[in-house]
Amino acid sequence: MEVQVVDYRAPDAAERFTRSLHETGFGVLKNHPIPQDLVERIYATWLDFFNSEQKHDFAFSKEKQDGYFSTAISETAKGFTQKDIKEYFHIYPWGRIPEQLKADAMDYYQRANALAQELLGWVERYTPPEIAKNYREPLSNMIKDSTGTLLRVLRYPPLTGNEPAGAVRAAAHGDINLLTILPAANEPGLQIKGTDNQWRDVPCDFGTLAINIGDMLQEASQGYYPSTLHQVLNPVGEGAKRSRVSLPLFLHPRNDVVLSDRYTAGAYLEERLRELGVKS
Ligand SMILES: O=C(O)CCC(=O)C(=O)O
Ligand SMILES: [Fe+2]
Repeated sequence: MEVQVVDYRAPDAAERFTRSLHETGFGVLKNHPIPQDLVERIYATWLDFFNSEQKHDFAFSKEKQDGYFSTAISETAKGFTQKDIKEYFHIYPWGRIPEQLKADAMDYYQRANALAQELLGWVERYTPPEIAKNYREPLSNMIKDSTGTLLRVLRYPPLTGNEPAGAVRAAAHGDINLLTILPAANEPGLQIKGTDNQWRDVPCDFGTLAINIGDMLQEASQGYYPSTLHQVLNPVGEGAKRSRVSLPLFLHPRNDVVLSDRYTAGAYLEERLRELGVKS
């Protein structure tokens, strides 16, 4: 099955959307409640920030994981040796953020969080009972009052032609968290790996939202909802001269949430961050 583009307000939206998540790990929503002018303002104002020197005043904290991650320290996907060609900023409600960017970022954070709670309700409702009985608490509850949910503003810089061989904007990876909400970026490039091992573009009409399952929900649903590998390739031609900005919100459960017999959310996250090389 291909990733479905679902009208959020259609009567069968929940059923179609969760089937897409089950079969591909991704679903795309149109006609959704996140204001597009807010998303576009965030893209524009953060691009200015990444183009300024102010970003260096917010160098990331290894302990807290908030702040600005430069291209020199950006993450290396599991199983890869080259760092991704990207810089990004991690926003938490308790973390550091440039004052002029705070109001829009927090507005978006809250709206996307509320939508995620609703979507997790859909996901739970359409989980087969034999799987749902293993959820230790309602999925929407797992992210309530979480201090771990993270808004990442990503900027993939224009390519110079001097990138290390094999380095890409975002090497193939699965997201660590429960669920990710990702507005269509200002430039194309996001692909997912199908069960046939072929890479496919994710539908990315400007104004839509892609939602994907993370490893923690795959773990909690015993694989019923798959965490699908995705990547952002380097553009060629004119696109290579432009920045790409994207804005994933990674919904994280509270640390004490039990995902499965093997893992709490907190233990799972520690293990994964160490593998990414951003935590010691
Ligand atoms: O930039 C994108 O479109 C995807 C980013 C992503 O997958 C991530 O940061 O985990
Ligand atoms: Fe991702």
